[in-house]
Amino acid sequence: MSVDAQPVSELPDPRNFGLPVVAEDELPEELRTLVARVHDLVDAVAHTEADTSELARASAAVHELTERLNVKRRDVGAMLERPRADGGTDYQTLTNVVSGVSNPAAVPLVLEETEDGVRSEFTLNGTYQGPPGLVHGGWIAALLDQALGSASAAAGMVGLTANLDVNYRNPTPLNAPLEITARVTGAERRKVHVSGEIRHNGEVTAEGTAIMVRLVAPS
Ligand SMILES: CCCCCCCCCCCCCC(=O)SCCNC(=O)CCNC(=O)[C@H](O)C(C)(C)COP(=O)(O)OP(=O)(O)OC[C@H]1O[C@@H](n2cnc3c(N)ncnc32)[C@H](O)[C@@H]1OP(=O)(O)O
Repeated sequence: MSVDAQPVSELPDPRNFGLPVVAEDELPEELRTLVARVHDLVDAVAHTEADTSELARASAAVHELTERLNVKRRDVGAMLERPRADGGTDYQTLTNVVSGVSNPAAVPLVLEETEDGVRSEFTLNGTYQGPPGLVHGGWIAALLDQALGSASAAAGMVGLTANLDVNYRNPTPLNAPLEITARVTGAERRKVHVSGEIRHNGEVTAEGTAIMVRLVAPS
């Protein structure tokens, strides 16, 4: 594969795309705790067999809480800015549904940079169920998409997914340790070719390849 695109050393500043930016140290610890508790709440709601009076009380409490939190809302598309170990700056979508630190629906997938790309270990609870006991195939694709996009971004080439191919090799279990890895395999002009896998106990359950098309900052 030809490699004729030069990775840029710095990620583009989201402000140049008109996006609001929140510094990591400005994100309250209380928000992180709330996100983790609501993440557990979703799983509890999905599986509860509590009696009807308990369900009615919980429903009223959640409704009241939603009204209180909606009093002040962040803009859609806010980006989290955090320093990288190499001295650069990393940007992530705050409410990204796979990895956003303020999104209780997120896994959350915390991807670390490796020598050749990105990697994470994670476990999916019953909220992510498709077939009984197994992870939903759409979520598997979403996890791969995120890891593949992050591998491209980690190589200094932030882009949007133009094409994603997923092969489901084995069932991916819920409530079990999983590993995801992804890397750039080539680049030509604005196209970045990436590949990645999800493993359980070392065995590949799903693998994906994608073409990310690099973003061009507005002039
Ligand atoms: C700001 C900082 C952000 C930091 C975030 C970091 C984390 C990121 C993690 C994110 C993770 C989550 C990720 C998500 O969830 S991304 C969300 C899902 N993806 C989208 O919404 C993308 C929608 N599509 C588009 O916007 C446009 O179509 C894009 C931008 C992709 C290209 O339209 P554009 O007009 O700009 O480009 P072009 O037409 O000049 O083409 C350029 C080149 O690309 C080739 N091509 C185009 N389409 C395809 C295709 N389908 N298959 C194969 N190749 C394709 C084309 O042939 C040409 O190649 P060549 O002629 O040079 O050979």
